[in-house]
Amino acid sequence: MSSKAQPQPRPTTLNFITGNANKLAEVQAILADVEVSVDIDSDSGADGDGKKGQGQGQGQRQRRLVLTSRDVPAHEIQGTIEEVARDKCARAAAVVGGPVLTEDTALEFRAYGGLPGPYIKYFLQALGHEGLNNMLAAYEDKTAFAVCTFAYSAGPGHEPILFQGRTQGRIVPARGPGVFGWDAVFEYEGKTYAEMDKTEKVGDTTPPPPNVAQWRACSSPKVAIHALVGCLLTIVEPDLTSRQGAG
Ligand SMILES: O=c1[nH]c(=O)c2ncn([C@@H]3O[C@H](COP(=O)(O)OP(=O)(O)OP(=O)(O)O)[C@@H](O)[C@H]3O)c2[nH]1
Ligand SMILES: [Mg+2]
Repeated sequence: MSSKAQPQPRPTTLNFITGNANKLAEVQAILADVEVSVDIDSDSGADGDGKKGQGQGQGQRQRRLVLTSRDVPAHEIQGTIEEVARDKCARAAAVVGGPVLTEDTALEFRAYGGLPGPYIKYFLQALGHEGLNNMLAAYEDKTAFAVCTFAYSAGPGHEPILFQGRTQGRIVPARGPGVFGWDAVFEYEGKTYAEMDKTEKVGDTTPPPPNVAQWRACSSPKVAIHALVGCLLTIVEPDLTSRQGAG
């Protein structure tokens, strides 16, 4: 794993690689209104239409980022959340041959030292909602962390950069429609994710913190993805490619 800085091309399209329709719907909902002010070619003064940034000063204009989606089925490796996320993103970039966005959702139980973590999908498939509750029956501590890790690679050979949202909640007997994964058993501030509408679930609307280091361990998935998009649309600083573990 190289920490060597690489220049990152600025994308206009986010190719979101996922086989999970619910995940795609949530990211689409979060990004529906993305319109980020971008400093385009401040040296040449030209924007994509070949015109000067008329009346907008310094070549500033609004640019909409296009979200596309594609499923690239692949085995996910074993490892930490970050290792799994990096590997999936790098392999997707290699298959697609261009820039990709991926996301990994983990569910950590504090009583289990962070497990099931990135393996929650397999625990959920094998045990269901009731089984997840039963796992914690012997423990007072029902604390769980929903961790969503977005990874972006500019293309084959470009080391993925990660943005992470982490939400503390607890595991409860299922409440609300059991449509999406473990939503019905993860309670945050008195409601399970399944009892919330999408807007409420994906988090607050606080703009991303201006400090890049803070972006990488944000409080909610929404802040994390907005931070990622903001980063892509403005500058992707080379030193972002050398990441320390997030939590
Ligand atoms: O209740 C939920 N609320 C969520 O917000 C959420 N996000 C993901 N999941 C589930 O957790 C596992 C993650 O695994 P995962 O990140 O590898 O996703 P995936 O394999 O389904 O799709 P992808 O890897 O093709 O993108 C899968 O079982 C997902 O269904 C969620 N469940
Ligand atoms: Mg997966």
